[in-house]
Amino acid sequence: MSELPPLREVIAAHGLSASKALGQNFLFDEQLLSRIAAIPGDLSGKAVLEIGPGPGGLTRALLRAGARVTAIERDARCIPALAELSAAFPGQLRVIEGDALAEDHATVLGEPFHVVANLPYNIGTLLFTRWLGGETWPPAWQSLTLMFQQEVAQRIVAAPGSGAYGRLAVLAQWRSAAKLAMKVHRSAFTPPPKVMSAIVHVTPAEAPAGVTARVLERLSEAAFGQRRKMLRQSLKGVPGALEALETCGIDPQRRAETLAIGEFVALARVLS
Ligand SMILES: C[S@@+](CC[C@H](N)C(=O)[O-])C[C@H]1O[C@@H](n2cnc3c(N)ncnc32)[C@H](O)[C@@H]1O
Repeated sequence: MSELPPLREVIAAHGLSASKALGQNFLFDEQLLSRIAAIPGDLSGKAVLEIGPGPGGLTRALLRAGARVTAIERDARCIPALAELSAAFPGQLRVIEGDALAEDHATVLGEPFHVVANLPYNIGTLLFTRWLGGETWPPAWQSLTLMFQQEVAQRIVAAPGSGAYGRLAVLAQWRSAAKLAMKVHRSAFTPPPKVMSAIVHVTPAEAPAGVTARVLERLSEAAFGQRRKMLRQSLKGVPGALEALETCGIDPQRRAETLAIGEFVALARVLS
């Protein structure tokens, strides 16, 4: 198993020149990849969903950690390279050629799973909002370990009062714990992207009672849609929101970015 060829040889052998359209920035440093695979904790025997395995660098690190990996990859050119990996780790890797946005991950996995992915930037935020949204909680996933552009990672873990605090932070933190697990320098990627990257680790927490995701998302959408405005202005279009501010003792002259997650939750509870 440790006799796998270096990743650069895999790329050369299968002609995997990086495609910009598919958001391909590959990682080759196997030490770095092992550190990423260790972020969720012990994965031995656990089910893992990887989106966009590409030539399989992160995939091998996950397999070496003992995970049972289901990998969804859109680029047909990568499938033969991944088949080699599957042969080297019998029974541990299932590769699905397809679009991760078109798959129902819970159904594909059929059991609780951890998500670990060096995501294509163009679909990263969309997948993230799908995993964190919706009324079904706890979700089918047990943790998310995801590479983002550093600026997006900072928005996910942002605290109130910072310019980065907004809808993504509320979505990621109202019933989950989100932390910045690792910064990754742009030079670690081939080709290097323009910006720095960072890995976010998210675990689900207990959902606050009496709050629907739909109402909470509607509130934060309205509040941060006009983030420079006072809440009495930005929440005008949300029926009952101005009364809810009063019920919760929240000054309507405040702005969205000063509201703690708990205050969004309190407002959503009144409106749910
Ligand atoms: C940033 S690269 C990461 C590759 C590899 N995991 C690594 O770390 O070196 C993103 C990968 O996602 C794949 N991809 C892009 N869009 C996808 C989609 N909609 N569904 C599944 N995979 C996709 C790309 O082909 C590429 O292999």
